[in-house]
Amino acid sequence: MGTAAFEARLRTIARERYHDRHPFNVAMHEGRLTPDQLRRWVLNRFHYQRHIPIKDALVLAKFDTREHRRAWLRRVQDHDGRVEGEGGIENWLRLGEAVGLDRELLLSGDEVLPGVRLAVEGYVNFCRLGSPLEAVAASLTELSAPGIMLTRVDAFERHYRWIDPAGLTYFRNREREGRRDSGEALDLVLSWATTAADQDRAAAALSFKCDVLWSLLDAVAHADTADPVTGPDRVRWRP
Ligand SMILES: O=C(O)c1cc(C(=O)O)c2c(n1)C(=O)C(=O)c1cc(C(=O)O)[nH]c1-2
Repeated sequence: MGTAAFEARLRTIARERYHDRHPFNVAMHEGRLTPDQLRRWVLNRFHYQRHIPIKDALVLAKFDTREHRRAWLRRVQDHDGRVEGEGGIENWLRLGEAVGLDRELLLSGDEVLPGVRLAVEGYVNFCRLGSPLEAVAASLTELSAPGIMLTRVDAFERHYRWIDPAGLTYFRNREREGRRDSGEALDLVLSWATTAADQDRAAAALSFKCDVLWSLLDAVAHADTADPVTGPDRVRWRP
């Protein structure tokens, strides 16, 4: 497959299988979530966020050139910050506070759903064990992330006015960072995957990552549905 056709294939996966189409995300952006549902999403998504720099440190260690390591190191710094009080994780903790969740609760990891733990562990291990090409290709869901960030800021400001807009800094910053990161990752994948087998592996990695994000939302969406075993007035077991 030529480069242009391969890029189109990747973009189609990142668009058509992206979690912005998940019913829970659609409900969130349409303003249909209760405060408790929104808090549950923030708490569980924090579990994903805090593992991104761990995942990126594992990816970084696979690169054998200074240039690639230097570029990827910036991702770790974007999330962890260069000094205390900065960075994406700190901004996500502030989002938590804006929706009424103590940072101690988020940092404790208590109340993270089992399915979310598995999805996040699956992504980290995929990058830990896979080739550099697969690990970088898996990050290409971010081709669709800038769009979802803009929609989300707009939706939160419109539908969830009880949330302090200052808490949305994470999403505002991520729009720019996601655009840059996905552009860099795409350049690497297009230059590395020149055989049909490598292109297939990259496409499979990206599909897998779409499944990770989708599974995470499945777990969050179904956490408060009636339990088919114990009856409609009982909620499922939660840790
Ligand atoms: O809120 C979202 O919809 C969303 C999606 C994604 C993504 O597409 O993987 C990421 C993020 N946010 C994000 O904030 C982030 O830092 C991030 C890093 C990565 C990655 O795979 O390296 N994806 C994403």
